[in-house]
Amino acid sequence: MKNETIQKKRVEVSVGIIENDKNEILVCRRNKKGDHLFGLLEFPGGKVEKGETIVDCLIRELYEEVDINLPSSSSSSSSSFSSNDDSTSFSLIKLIEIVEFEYKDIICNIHFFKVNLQNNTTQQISPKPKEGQPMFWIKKNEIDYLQFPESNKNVIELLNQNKI
Ligand SMILES: Nc1nc2c([nH]c(=O)n2[C@H]2C[C@H](O)[C@@H](COP(=O)(O)OP(=O)(O)OP(=O)(O)O)O2)c(=O)[nH]1
Repeated sequence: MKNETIQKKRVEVSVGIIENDKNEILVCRRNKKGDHLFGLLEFPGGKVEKGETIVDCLIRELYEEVDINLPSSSSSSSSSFSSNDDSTSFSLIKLIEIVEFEYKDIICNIHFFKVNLQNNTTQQISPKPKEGQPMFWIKKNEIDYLQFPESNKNVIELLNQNKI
């Protein structure tokens, strides 16, 4: 008998760990029907689209989901940004870590970025949920009481220890 292995689809994902000037972190609840992670909390973000860099994706997703409009200068500098770099030339955004995580149907390569709104002096940024999702600001030292996908475990620990 032929030994068939079903190749899981691989997706690149960018997410933003957004911190405000009260040292709180923005989290949303996944509420789309049929979602494999329905009900869990997450950091805003999503899948990289064709032709996009991971930073372009982060900027697009943050705008689409929580109305964060990061300056487009980050987008142009992102063309040379590779997933091995540990920072961008854009001071508000920093790549923290990349986690490969295998779900039932897909393998996600998740790029966790820290987005420090408290470093932002150029404009007022006030996130709002744009997709009807519940959205909360959570104290860093309370974040590990909440339920996130397993793939977020390490960054949650880093946040909880105030290391990022
Ligand atoms: N946004 C986000 N996704 C996460 C986190 N942790 C984690 O494992 N993921 C996974 C869940 C999903 O399989 C994948 C992101 O996909 P998504 O469904 O949010 O992407 P999307 O916004 O492009 O949505 P869609 O168009 O496919 O519905 O990454 C997280 O903290 N935030």
